[in-house]
Amino acid sequence: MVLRAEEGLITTSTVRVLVATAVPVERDAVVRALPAAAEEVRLPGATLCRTAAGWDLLAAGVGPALAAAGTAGALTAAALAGRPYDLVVSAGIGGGFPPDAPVGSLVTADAITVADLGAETADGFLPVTELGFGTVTHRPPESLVRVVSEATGARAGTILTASTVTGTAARAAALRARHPDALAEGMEGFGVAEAAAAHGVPVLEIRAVSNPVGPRDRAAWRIGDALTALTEGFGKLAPALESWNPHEH
Ligand SMILES: O=C(O)c1cccc(C(=O)CC[C@H]2O[C@@H](n3cnc4c(=O)[nH]cnc43)[C@H](O)[C@@H]2O)c1
Repeated sequence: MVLRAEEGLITTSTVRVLVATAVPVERDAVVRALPAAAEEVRLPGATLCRTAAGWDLLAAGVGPALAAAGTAGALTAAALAGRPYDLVVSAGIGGGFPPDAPVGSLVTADAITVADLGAETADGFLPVTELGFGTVTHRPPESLVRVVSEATGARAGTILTASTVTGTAARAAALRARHPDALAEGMEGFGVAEAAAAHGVPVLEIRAVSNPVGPRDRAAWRIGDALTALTEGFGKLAPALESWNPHEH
């Protein structure tokens, strides 16, 4: 049944979703796409924006550490309350690797890869896995990536997480050489994914491209266009996710 907020008929989603953004303007761009007003839920270390449909949104801060801390806090609170999430989504604006991910386009991750976790050596960069630790990539469920792409038109590929925004053509080329499937770069996806993985919850990443990855030109970032694309994308994604069965991934 389709229920509309403006008619006062609000459905509760069967899929419990946590959306983690970096900053409040990104969170609000997602909230605008969802079919009902929101309430604030204060948790230790995080404040959630809860929509009537049951999606929770969190502006956790910029960078992978805050993203992981905030997401882990929300996941733990939900689990302790006996209402664990079915899905975590890392969402926001991001840099796009030209020409594959132009400004204003949407990208979703089939791989969420940390670009700069490891060691620099005389022979080049060694990812942390080659040092014998941890992981560098989390993979969203294929079925979900397909749902996102089909519903929103988002292109699927690797989204890199970096603690430092790429600012030169040389760094962009080096990243693309090491990650030929990379479409976009953000600063939070891997942190969100680490927290989701620790709780055994599937993860997605969706970025609306605000700027090309490459030489720094902050004045040219099209943040407004990207936020509009994010709202439009979630407007299509939210109903599509209702047909996804979280117990079949
Ligand atoms: O102007 C700057 O130097 C600057 C440095 C850090 C953060 C910002 C922000 O405005 C927040 C950026 C926010 O958006 C994502 N983002 C957008 N474009 C990129 C990119 O090319 N590479 C990495 N991240 C990007 C990121 O996830 C941040 O949360 C500005």
